[in-house]
Amino acid sequence: YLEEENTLRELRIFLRQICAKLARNKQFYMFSKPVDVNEVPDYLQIIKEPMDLETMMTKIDLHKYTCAQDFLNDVDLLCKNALEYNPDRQPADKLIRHRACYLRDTAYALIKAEMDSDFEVNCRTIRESR
Ligand SMILES: Cc1noc(C)c1-c1cc(NS(=O)(=O)c2ccccc2)cc(C(=O)O)c1
Repeated sequence: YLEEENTLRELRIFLRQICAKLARNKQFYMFSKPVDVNEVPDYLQIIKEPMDLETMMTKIDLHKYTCAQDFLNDVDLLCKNALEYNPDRQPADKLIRHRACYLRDTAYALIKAEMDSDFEVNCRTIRESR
């Protein structure tokens, strides 16, 4: 009802700020848009559920996230995809794995630092009730 809608609106505003902050970081540029299958032809044979920051921003607008953990689950998916597709010891793979882990840790730290913990509890309650 109305109060729940106000809470979820506040969550979306908050998540947009987090998502925009991550997308502004030049180190996360390759995570800012879907992997281009023209550039990386075998990507979809290996990664069954792609994820990127632009897609996550769209999901916010589509009301796909009802709590911060839903959003962080997509951050985890984005990171797991990068680790799975780039597993080798060569420098290019190591760099993208490092940046994926850095993005994940930054997202968790930003949300923990800037989100009121009982706000998240409230969001989880709304999620369970739906
Ligand atoms: C992400 C990702 N996961 O596996 C790989 C491999 C990458 C990845 C993909 C690309 N090229 S891309 O055309 O798909 C693209 C460019 C700009 C933003 C988003 C995607 C470049 C790089 C890079 O390190 O520069 C990395």
